Formats: sequence, C-alpha cells, structure tokens
Amino acid sequence: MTGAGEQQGARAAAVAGARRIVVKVGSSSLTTAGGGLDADRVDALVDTLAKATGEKEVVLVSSGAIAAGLAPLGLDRRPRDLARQQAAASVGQGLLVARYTASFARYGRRVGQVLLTTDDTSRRAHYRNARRTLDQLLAMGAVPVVNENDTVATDEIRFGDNDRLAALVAHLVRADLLVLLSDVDGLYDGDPSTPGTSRIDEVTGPKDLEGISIGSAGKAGVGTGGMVTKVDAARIAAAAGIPVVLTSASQAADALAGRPTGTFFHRTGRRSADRLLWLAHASTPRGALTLDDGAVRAVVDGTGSLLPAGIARVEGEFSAGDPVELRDAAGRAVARGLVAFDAAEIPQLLGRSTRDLARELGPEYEREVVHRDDLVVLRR
Ligand SMILES: Nc1ncnc2c1ncn2[C@@H]1O[C@H](COP(=O)(O)OP(=O)(O)O)[C@@H](O)[C@H]1O
Ligand SMILES: N[C@@H](CCC(=O)OP(=O)(O)O)C(=O)O
Repeated sequence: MTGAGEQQGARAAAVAGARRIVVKVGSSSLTTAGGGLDADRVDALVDTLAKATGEKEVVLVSSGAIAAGLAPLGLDRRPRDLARQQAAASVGQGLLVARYTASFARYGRRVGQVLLTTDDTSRRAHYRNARRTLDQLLAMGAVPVVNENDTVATDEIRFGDNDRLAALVAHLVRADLLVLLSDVDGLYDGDPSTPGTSRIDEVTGPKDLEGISIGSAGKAGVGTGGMVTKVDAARIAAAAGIPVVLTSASQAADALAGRPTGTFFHRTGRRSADRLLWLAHASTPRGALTLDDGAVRAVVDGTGSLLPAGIARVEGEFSAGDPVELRDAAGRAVARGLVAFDAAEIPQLLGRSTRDLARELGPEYEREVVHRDDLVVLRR
C-alpha cells in the first residue's frame, strides 16, 4: 500500500473498529439562518446517526441550547450578558431535547438528557457518577444527549465550549472515536472564506498544525469557539488515545462510515490514567500553593506527594477536595492537584513536618496536602 493508502486504511480501521463513538454537533449546524432551532437539520442528523451507527453506541454532545432559545424569547442575536444567555439556554435546552426525543423516537430509540458542569468532570465523586449514568444509559439502549448545564454554570465553573466538553466526555466514557461536526467540512490551512485555502486531510501530530491560521467562529454567529476550540479538543482527545474526525454535519454519514471526509486526527498518545485528563483540562483551580524547590522536584519528577513542609504560601479560598494550582517560587504553574485540606487550615501547617503536626494537632494532620494520585504535572 502507498503512504496515502496506508493512512486511509488507518482511518477506515479506526472508524470501523470503533464500538463507542462520541459525536459533537455545533449550534451552527442545528439552527436556521433567522435564529431558532431547525427541526429539519436535527432530523437529518438523527437519521444519519440512527442509520450509520447500527450496533455501535453513540453519545451525542449537542450545542444549540442558547441559539434555540433566542427566537422564542424575542432575541435577535446571542446576548452578551451571562444572565440572558442562561435564560435563552433554559428555554432552548428544553426545545432541543424535545426535538431529539421526537426525532429518535422515529427509530424506536430513547434519549437521555445529561447536563454537566466542570465540577462533574473535576470532582472524583461527580466524575464517577457521570460516567455511571452515561454507561447505564448506553447499556439500556438510550442515546445520551449531553450539553453543558448552561443555566447554572457561572463563569468560574463553565467549560465555555462544547468542543472541549466533547473531548472530556469521550475520555470519560472511554470512547473509541470522537466525531466533531460543524458548518465547515474540516480544518483548513487558513480561514476557509479566504480564496486559495485548502482542507487538511489528516493531522498526525502537533507538527502538522504548525503555520496554520486557526480562526474563531464563522459568519453565522451562533457558534462560540470557532476552529480554535475544535483543534484544542482534537488535541486533547488524540493525546488521550482517541482518534478524531472533524467534518461538517452534512458529511456525518461519510465520517461514520470511515470514508475520507474532513480532517482525521490520528491518536498521538495512549489512553491516560482516568482522572488526570480532566484535572489538567477541565478543572478551574480554586487557589494556589507555592512550593519550595525540593517540593517542586518531588512533584514534577513524579516521585512524591506534596507534604506541608514543602509549602511556602497559600492563596485563595478553597475546600478540601477542590482543584488547586501548584506553583514554583517564580510563580509558574507546575502541576494541578486535588487538595486534602481547606484553605483556612493550611497556614498553620506551612513548612512543618507531618510528625510535628501530628504531635501538636492530632494524628489526622499526619497526611499529604496533595496526594500523588491526585496530581497532574503541567511542566517538567
Ligand atoms: N483554519 C480554519 N479551518 C476551518 N474553519 C475555520 C478556520 N479558521 C476559522 N474557521 C471558522 O470556524 C467556524 C466553525 O466554528 P463555530 O462557528 O464555532 O462552529 P460550531 O457552531 O460548529 O461549533 C467555521 O465556520 C469557520 O468560519
Ligand atoms: N452550551 C452552549 C453551546 C456552547 C458551544 O460550544 O457552542 P458551539 O460552538 O456551537 O459548539 C449551548 O448549548 O448553547
């Protein structure tokens, strides 16, 4: 086989062999030019998913709540303020899921709504719970329809874009493939509205992305992140061992059949330990701990947990279990971790040995501030 033939074979094999697929569809592929949900486009997507996937399991990450809520609330464009976006999402999410429910019912399939916030991918108990619910829906033959829980997500706990959410959901459910559907049929080597740009067929690693101009959302104005968030999402998934197809909603059938459409991102890494991916990409640190040089080495080398003796400074208001940033003396983020103490408890522990602390404050203080298993290194 030629090089191109081999790569095509790799794509077809990745898709054909995929048992569990996460499909993400953007607002721009579900709405009318005048604003509001386009029932025909939803039906067309559902037709494709129902027919193309057969025995495969599909998790659908669908945007469109805000866009679908605009026209019913008399808004002619996406509002800037969070409160009105949330009101639009509240109205639109109901309409969106009602449409999916009716549409999948034509194939005798049930739909289950799953709304997530970053807390659900950053706290261990929530994470396990979200996974269990998604697994159970799939086991019962239902199609989970996932979106961010826009109506309650504040700026601090928002994913903000569903592309990254889709990559994290793909990791959460241990998907074999992520398909990102947009209004553009792949990644171009420049803004596709500029003459002379051409589509990139495949990305084998970060080098293939060098020198490419990756822009923000298109003309329709209902999408949020543009191509930047899609490429970020593709990188996260590929690094976590999940290949990605990025194409247009109208070519979803080809993508799911493994035919050469859009841009194929080969996996660049192996499946990573479960919880670390979201800790790096989906968690918003609630505070920061500044470490001395010895503690930085222990954390970054992957050899140790963070003990009170290695902490020089604490910032922020956080509770035990929250994600915090670990910084070196120059203020650079070197890792993230789930902290085992409340912020208010830490000042009395700074720089002290666990043995001293246990003697003075009690045996419950003889523990790590961040356990090795709850750490992800950002900078080596
Ligand atoms: N290099 C590029 N390749 C492809 N599309 C790009 C590129 N740079 C910017 N874009 C724009 O990104 C848009 C898709 O993003 P967006 O509107 O957020 O979609 P969605 O609603 O599907 O998430 C495209 O319509 C295109 O105009
Ligand atoms: N959660 C938001 C979508 C946010 C988003 O990422 O939108 P898009 O860029 O269209 O995928 C909504 O449902 O309106």
